[in-house]
Amino acid sequence: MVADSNLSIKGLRAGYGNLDILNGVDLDIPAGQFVALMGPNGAGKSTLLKTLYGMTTVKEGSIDWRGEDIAASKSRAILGEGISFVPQGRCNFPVMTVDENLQMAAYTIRDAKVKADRDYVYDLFPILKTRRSTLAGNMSGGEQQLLEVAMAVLQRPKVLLVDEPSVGLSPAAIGIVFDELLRLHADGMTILLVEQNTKKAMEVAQRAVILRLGKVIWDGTPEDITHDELGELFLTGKMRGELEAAH
Ligand SMILES: Nc1ncnc2c1ncn2[C@@H]1O[C@H](COP(=O)(O)OP(=O)(O)OP(=O)(O)O)[C@@H](O)[C@H]1O
Repeated sequence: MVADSNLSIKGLRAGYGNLDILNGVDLDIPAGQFVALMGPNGAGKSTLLKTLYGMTTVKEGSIDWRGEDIAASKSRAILGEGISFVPQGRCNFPVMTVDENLQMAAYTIRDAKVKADRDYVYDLFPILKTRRSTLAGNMSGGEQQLLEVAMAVLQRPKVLLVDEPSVGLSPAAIGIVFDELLRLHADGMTILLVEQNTKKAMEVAQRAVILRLGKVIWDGTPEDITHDELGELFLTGKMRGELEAAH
C-alpha cells in the first residue's frame, strides 16, 4: 500500500455558512478500501462526502490527500486530484442520450479524448453501450444510476464518493449497481459509500463507519456488528453494553 494514497481526515469541522454539521470528524481511509458510511438521518453523511468534494464551508481540520491538504480546495481541483463524486439522485441530463451524457462528462477533463474516454466507460459498463442512443431519462432507475457512476468513473478517479445509490431502486437494480461498485473496488478503486440500505452496505463494504451528530461514533468491520446493534447505535449513539454500564 502506498502511504500517501491514504485519505486522512483530521478534526474536520464543516457545514453550510455559519451552520456546523460536521463536529470534528477523524477518519483514515487507506488506498483501495471500500468503506460504508452509515448513520441516522441528518447525521452529516452526505455533508462529509460534499466536504471531501469541496462543496461546503470548512472551519477547522484537514483533509490530507497524497501529501496535500485539500480541505480548502475547489471541487474542480479535487476532481483533478483523482476524487470523483456521484451525488444523490439520478440523471444529470435526462433529455440527452447516454452517449451525450458521457460526452458531457468527458468535457470536464482537461485534455479530454472524448471518444477514448467514452469507449473506456463502455468497456467497463457494457449495459450502457447497448443503451448508448437511449435518452438517459427513459432508462430504468438502475441504468440511470449506473450512468451516473460511469460519468464519475470516466474521470479515472482513485477515490469514488457515492451518495445513496440505492434510493428508489428495485432490489434487482440495486444488485446491478452494487455489483459494479464491487467490480470497481476489485480493480483497486477506493470507495466511500453513503448508504441507508444498511444490509446491502454491510454486504459489500470492508469497513463500516457510523456517523452521528457530525461525529464518527463507531468504526469497524461489518462482521464486528449485528444488524440490531447497528439500529441501536443509530438510535442512541451507544452500544447496549455501554447503555447498561451507564445505569
Ligand atoms: N445545503 C444545505 N444548507 C443548509 N443545511 C443543509 C444543507 N444540506 C444539508 N443540510 C443540513 O445538514 C444536516 C445534515 O444533512 P446530511 O444530508 O449531511 O445528512 P445525512 O446524514 O446524509 O442524512 P440523510 O440520511 O437523511 O441523507 C441536516 O440537518 C440538513 O438539513
